[in-house]
Amino acid sequence: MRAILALEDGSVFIGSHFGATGTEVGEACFNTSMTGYQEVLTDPSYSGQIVTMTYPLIGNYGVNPEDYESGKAQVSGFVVAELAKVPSNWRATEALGPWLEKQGVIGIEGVDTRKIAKHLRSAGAMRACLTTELTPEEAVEAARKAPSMEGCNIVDKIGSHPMTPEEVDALVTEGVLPPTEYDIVAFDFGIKYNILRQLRENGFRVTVVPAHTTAEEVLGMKPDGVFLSNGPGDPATLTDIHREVAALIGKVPMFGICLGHQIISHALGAKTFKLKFGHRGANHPVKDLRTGKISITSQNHGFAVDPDTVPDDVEITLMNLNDNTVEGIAHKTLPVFSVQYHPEAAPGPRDPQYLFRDFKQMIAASKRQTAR
Ligand SMILES: NC(=O)CC[C@H](N)C(=O)O
Repeated sequence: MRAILALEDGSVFIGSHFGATGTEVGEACFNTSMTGYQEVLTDPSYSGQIVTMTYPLIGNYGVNPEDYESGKAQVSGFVVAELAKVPSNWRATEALGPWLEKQGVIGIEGVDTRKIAKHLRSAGAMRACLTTELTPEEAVEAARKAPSMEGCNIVDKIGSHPMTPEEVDALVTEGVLPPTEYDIVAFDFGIKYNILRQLRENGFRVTVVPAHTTAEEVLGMKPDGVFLSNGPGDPATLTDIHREVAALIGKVPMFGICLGHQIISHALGAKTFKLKFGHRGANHPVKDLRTGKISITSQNHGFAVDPDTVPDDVEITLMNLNDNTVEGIAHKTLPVFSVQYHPEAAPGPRDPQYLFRDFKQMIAASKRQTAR
């Protein structure tokens, strides 16, 4: 069956369908990771996006639920050059195509994904339609009528999934769980399972709370720390969450990743802006401006913090070496820090996993200070 990917600028790519049938609209983006398509497909941060993978062969190791980053596929559509029909992997529980159909996600293969990526890099991210039923002209029209990612609150659309510490423990399927040293509350804006695994494996007892939990409710839980998660959509739309987070800053040590980083930045008085095209891949170099050290990082974001709006009491700690955008901040006196990239990988390199230990050290230092 034919499938069509149409962009709002009139570009049309015709290929073959896999997965579900029908019509979906969203923002076209691309990910350059060579592996990790399951983690990409199930990362809630991709909700509302039609994701193109530039690596040509996708699906070759099948699907295994242990590699999910949430309970289901979250993308609005999936674009690949060649779909591997029969996986070659003893861990595979099924092939990608049939799995995507059960997940209700439309896929298209047989298109030039690198041409799509180069086009989005030069023309900028844009609205798109993926369809097995419309004509090319109708698909372009549907893309033009789709909501823009800018100004879009998708956190409320996907909803939150609170978890008890025991449910978080159950996500860790390898190795022995270390004893817990600190209790933390994690806001779920679309949290990835591997963030929860990393927090638990670093000795945190994690309680996951909904996105709109108030500062009063969080403080009532008497946590040793607060974590703000990744998530979809435009961070600037989450103004009530900015307010609650601002009320927590300084009262409890805080660490944020990706959308969590953007929310903390807003809460501290900075602003975010939409990148021409997002950073999505597993090989993005980030420099620590305090040490000069460079990490290769996993990234998935379409917005970034505007450095000109970062207040004087906040330090820009990390910078992307590809385009000099902000990749991390820390308050100069209060126990708050955050990063734009994904230290939990899934997919990608694990270089920056030290940040979870930094969070633990920040909490320990804060407790020592309080004890004085
Ligand atoms: N992975 C994320 O948390 C993405 C954050 C935000 N939705 C962005 O696109 O920039």
